[in-house]
Amino acid sequence: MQDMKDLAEMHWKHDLLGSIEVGIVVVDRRYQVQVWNLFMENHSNIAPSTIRDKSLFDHFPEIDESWLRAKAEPVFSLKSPVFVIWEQRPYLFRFGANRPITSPSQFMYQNITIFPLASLSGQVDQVCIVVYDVTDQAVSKQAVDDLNNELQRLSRVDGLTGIYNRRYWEEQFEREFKRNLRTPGESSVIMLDIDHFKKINDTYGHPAGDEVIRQLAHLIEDVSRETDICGRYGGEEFAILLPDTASENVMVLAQRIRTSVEKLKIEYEQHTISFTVSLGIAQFNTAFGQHIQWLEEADKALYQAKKNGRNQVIIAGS
Ligand SMILES: Nc1nc2c(ncn2[C@@H]2O[C@H](COP(=O)(O)OP(=O)(O)OP(=O)(O)O)[C@@H](O)[C@H]2O)c(=O)[nH]1
Repeated sequence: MQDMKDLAEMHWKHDLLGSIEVGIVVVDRRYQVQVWNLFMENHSNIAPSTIRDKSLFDHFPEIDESWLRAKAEPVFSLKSPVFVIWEQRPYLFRFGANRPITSPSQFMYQNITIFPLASLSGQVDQVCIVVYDVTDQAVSKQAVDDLNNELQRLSRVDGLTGIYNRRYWEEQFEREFKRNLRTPGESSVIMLDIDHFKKINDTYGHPAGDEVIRQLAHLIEDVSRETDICGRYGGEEFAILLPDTASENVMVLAQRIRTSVEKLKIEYEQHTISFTVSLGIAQFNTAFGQHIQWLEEADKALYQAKKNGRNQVIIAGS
């Protein structure tokens, strides 16, 4: 009678293991598989009879053995479960995504729980690894993250040129100003303005003027270093922040920009447009009370360059 009851219980436990939509794997201390449910069979194409009493690591070389041991050993010794979410490690078993056509993911993201299976004496010689398919959750979280990153990027850049907009550039500038106040360095700033830009608009039209601004932005970015922070400050005005660069070295960059612009020929419809720029440089000074004073110095130098006849570079205070 008891035998019949045991048999019935085994039967429904088997059905239960087969029907739940999570992976159930029981391994012993040598990581040899004792239980392998239908979920695991379906996703791995490995039958329970094939993998039973075989090492998990032999069948799944992609599993980082030392990592899994570090996670599972405390489950054996401390008898308390551990959880690993997909953000820590995307998967334990590299299974294909359930819906490879509609899912943008190539593989199944998994959350993992490892819990102890104690014997009647309380000893833990086996642990159960539960594998949850969280691909949908991971994919939608990543889509939200991607969208947020894109929104953040868009909020920082100027729509016409793709370089930093004034607001974001000024934020960086203020931060650099404060950094220089703490540890006085040799950072500099360049203000740059297109000469007689109104004439370009008037002669070739506003869209041609836009193309000039766009190409100038690319030129500035190409010529400057990666650590320099370039921004569109106003209509035809640009600002370049050069951390840890003394004004003599900034002069080299400013002249390079000026001469490159001078040589630039922009083909727009049937026109070839040439133009020049004026630049003002100001080096950081501890006497500046606010970041805006630093910028005003560069602006004054730019004004001087315009006044002196344009197409030139002036260093503030020189
Ligand atoms: N195409 C275009 N024009 C712009 C944009 N923003 C500002 N402008 C124009 O830029 C011109 C700036 O002219 P001004 O400030 O007189 O300066 P300028 O003609 O460059 O003369 P100087 O700076 O003294 O050499 C104005 O005609 C603005 O309409 C823009 O995004 N696109």
